[in-house]
Amino acid sequence: MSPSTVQMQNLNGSPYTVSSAPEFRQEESTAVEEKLMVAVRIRPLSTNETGRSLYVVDSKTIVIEETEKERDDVLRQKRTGQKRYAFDVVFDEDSTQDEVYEKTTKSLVKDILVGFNATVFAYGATGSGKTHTMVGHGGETGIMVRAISDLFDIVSKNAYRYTVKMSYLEIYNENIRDLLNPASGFLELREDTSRNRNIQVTGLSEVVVVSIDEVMGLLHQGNRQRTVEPTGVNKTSSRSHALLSVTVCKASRTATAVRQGRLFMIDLAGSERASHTKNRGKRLKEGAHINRSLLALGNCINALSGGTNPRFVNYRDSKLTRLLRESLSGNCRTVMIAHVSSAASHKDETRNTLIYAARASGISHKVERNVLNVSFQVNQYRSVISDLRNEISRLRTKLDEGRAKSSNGQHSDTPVNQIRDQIVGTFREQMKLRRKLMDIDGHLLSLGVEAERQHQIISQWESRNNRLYCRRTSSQRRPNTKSSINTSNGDSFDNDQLNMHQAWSDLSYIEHEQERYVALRSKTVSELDAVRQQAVALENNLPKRLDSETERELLSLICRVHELEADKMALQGERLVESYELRRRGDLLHKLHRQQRITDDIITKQRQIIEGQNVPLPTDLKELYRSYQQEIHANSYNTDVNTIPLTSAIQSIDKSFEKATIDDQRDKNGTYTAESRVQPITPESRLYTTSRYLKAVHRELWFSKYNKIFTPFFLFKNRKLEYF
Ligand SMILES: Nc1ncnc2c1ncn2[C@@H]1O[C@H](COP(=O)(O)OP(=O)(O)OP(=O)(O)O)[C@@H](O)[C@H]1O
Repeated sequence: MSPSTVQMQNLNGSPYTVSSAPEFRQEESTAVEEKLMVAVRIRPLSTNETGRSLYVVDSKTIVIEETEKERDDVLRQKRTGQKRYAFDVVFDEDSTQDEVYEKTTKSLVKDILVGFNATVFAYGATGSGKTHTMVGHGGETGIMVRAISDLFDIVSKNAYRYTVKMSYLEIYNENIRDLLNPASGFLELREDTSRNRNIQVTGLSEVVVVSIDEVMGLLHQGNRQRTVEPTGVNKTSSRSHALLSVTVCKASRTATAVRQGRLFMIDLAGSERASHTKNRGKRLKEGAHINRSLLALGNCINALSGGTNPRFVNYRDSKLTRLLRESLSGNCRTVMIAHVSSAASHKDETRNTLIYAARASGISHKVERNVLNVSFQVNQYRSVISDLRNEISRLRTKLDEGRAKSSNGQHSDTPVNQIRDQIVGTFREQMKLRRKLMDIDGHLLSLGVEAERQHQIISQWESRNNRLYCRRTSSQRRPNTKSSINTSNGDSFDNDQLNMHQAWSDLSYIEHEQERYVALRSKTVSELDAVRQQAVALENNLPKRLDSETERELLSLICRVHELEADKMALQGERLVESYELRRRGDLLHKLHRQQRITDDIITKQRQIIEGQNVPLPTDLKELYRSYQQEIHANSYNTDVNTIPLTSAIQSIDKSFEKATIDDQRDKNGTYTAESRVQPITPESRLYTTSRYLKAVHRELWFSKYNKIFTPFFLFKNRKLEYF
């Protein structure tokens, strides 16, 4: 299933689209060629099955007894009577649900959290155990529940903000139904020509979920809706393909991009032979549809694995293959779990499944992370919301016309209006709380910027007064800065002291405000969660309270619009944070440039002194320099500069730089003398210095190669441009 299926109707910025559309950028060059992973699971024999045709050799290999036709094939050279197949992993009859999950899907959950798309699908003949693996039976939970529960487990322990959304659909007799909102009827597939022909399911509901309990509720609700009927082979045979999708958006408070990953978990209907299943009438028709779509899937697998013409893969033959396109050949990590029975009576089906699975092993495609830009997403929201609003006004007109005919327009107190008012009420409340959250975030950011400004005032004062500044909160304020206010200049404060004193008191107020707003924020987040739950409960009750299809459609669309409005606002909040972050970084850069200028002046003066007076370099500095040289030779000569062990380089640079420039300018208390005005080495200036130093070291390597004498960069200020 294409990842876009999930997102498109809501965000219009599906993960499918994400991976390929130009609006999205790749974070790093992470596209890698990956093979589709194929696992085979053998279900235990049932009580009425006797005789085996399949044997497990080891954790990767199985053998199946040959058919009579194969045995009679005179061209076959090795007549062992058995055919051997190797896969990524083979699960025997005794394998547990946990083992299957751990070895096939667990790693995919981690992948989607860092922005990859992934699919796991169960394939096999009817009754071979697909639903057992994917959904589970009785207490034995399947992959779907395990994956989502793992996902929430990781998300709850993580500091990032995640949004988790799920959708669940079935393809029954070539019709797509929303299992979370069956009232929406059959849904259409739409090919988005503007976006690399991605496939979308129009009107598929996608629910934002906040807890595993909520997910379990939705899963059960969806599974109850799924078409399951007894057949001659399986008492609970799934008559449809079920596609569960979980999308995770990870937005960091400061980043300009959002990572989005999507996991599809698919329980395919099983292929069936009428002679085996003894299906008639409706069941027979269902079986024909299932077989047709599985045949189309088999053809795609065949083509993709290079079996036939590798250049053309026909996805158009069924809805299943159109939806699975991305999973089979696009930006997606895919795992196929082929299910077979070892019973001799199922030998033909087992053999066919193994042939399919072996072909699928040959499929590989490029996989990369999805990183999407927040601004782009906001625009996408806008356009989807506007489409939905048009749809709502069309439905409203239709509903009003219908009522006018039947009841002369007396409809002000109809249930639909009451429910709509309730729904709109909860969404208004959500919007109010979201707005409040945005205000709080904005305020917290301004407080952060303001605190930074006060720290700068204090650090400048301290450096002017020969103190080494280290960042403190107002409660850790240096005691003597309080007392120094009225001692240095007789009985009157000078302006400088007043400013510094004011800065400390402002900082204390800011920190107090920050604490207050952080508490307010967490309270608002809890309130928002409660209102969101209320809205979900109302939405879930819709089908019970309304009997007209159009009314239900109208109200569910109204819900969608409001949900999207709310999501859009959340993204706008993200943009706000982004712009504050840019401002903060701008300020930091400004500060670093100022420090760089001062450092450059110091270096120039020292060079003049050293050159003018022929001052020899201190031994420890020479020693340090020599050990660097060796280290760099050992680690990075002819390699990338980034591989130089930075930590030790930085430490040594700190020492040598500090010593060479300011050692002799400290008084006996260790503070710097007024003349030196040296800015202490900050992490930023240290990094800047380091990068210059490392470049210099590379120059030095060049010098030593050609027997020239090299001197560290800070002795060559006048040649700086030439060197760096
Ligand atoms: N690994 C297993 N361990 C125990 N029981 C299993 C296992 N696999 C399947 N079964 C049992 O076999 C029966 C058929 O399994 P299941 O319904 O999962 O098959 P299926 O492939 O989904 O069939 P269909 O395609 O008809 O829906 C069920 O009663 C199920 O409990």
